[in-house]
Amino acid sequence: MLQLTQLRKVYQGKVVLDIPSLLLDPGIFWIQGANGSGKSTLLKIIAGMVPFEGDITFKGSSLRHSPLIYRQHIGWAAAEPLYPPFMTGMDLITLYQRIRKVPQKEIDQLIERFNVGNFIKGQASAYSAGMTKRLSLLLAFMGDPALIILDEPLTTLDTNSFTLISDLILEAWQKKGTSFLMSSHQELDTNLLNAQRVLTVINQSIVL
Ligand SMILES: Nc1ncnc2c1ncn2[C@@H]1O[C@H](COP(=O)(O)OP(=O)(O)OP(=O)(O)O)[C@@H](O)[C@H]1O
Repeated sequence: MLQLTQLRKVYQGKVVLDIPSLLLDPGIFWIQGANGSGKSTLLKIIAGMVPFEGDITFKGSSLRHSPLIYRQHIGWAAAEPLYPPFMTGMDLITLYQRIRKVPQKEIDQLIERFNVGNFIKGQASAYSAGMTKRLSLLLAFMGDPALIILDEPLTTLDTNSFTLISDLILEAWQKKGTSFLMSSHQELDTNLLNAQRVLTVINQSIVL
């Protein structure tokens, strides 16, 4: 499904990641590793957010050679999402809806599941950290991407939302075969823990 080839990332002369080859089948993957080991960097690279050396292919499309097709398959939520303060959540949803051609019914369901209906029409500048987080997770799920990348999906969420996110992830995997790549310093829900596989970032590389 996801293939990394000769992937390297260097920040200011320091090699952060050096992964000769990695092939992942569909599934739910949890990336572990010490602070500063490169988890966020790896997720951002696979999400197509930061430049890198080497190549990544997903379902046969190369991020380097067919970036638009590659990105159509991917949903992404950053650890600390930030949106233009003057935009409303609904503006962002509408933008994603147009780009990803998402049916209105799916949007309505996501707004209800992520429980964002009570604030989504207000400007992003007035959102709390948890509200911004829930919006970012909703956007990552829009359009049924085949791979959803979530960096620290549970930070700033209340404990009720932990279960909600775990349920949504398991449901998407079981019903649609959606794959997930996630990092989390928090304990995941037990059901999700049983379903996931662990990748460890260590010595600039990945151990399965
Ligand atoms: N924009 C940047 N410029 C320079 N160095 C960076 C940048 N982003 C990350 N790094 C460095 O890359 C390394 C990996 O950082 P990264 O954020 O990927 O780690 P992490 O495993 O996600 O850490 P944590 O568990 O603390 O969130 C660190 O040494 C960090 O200082």
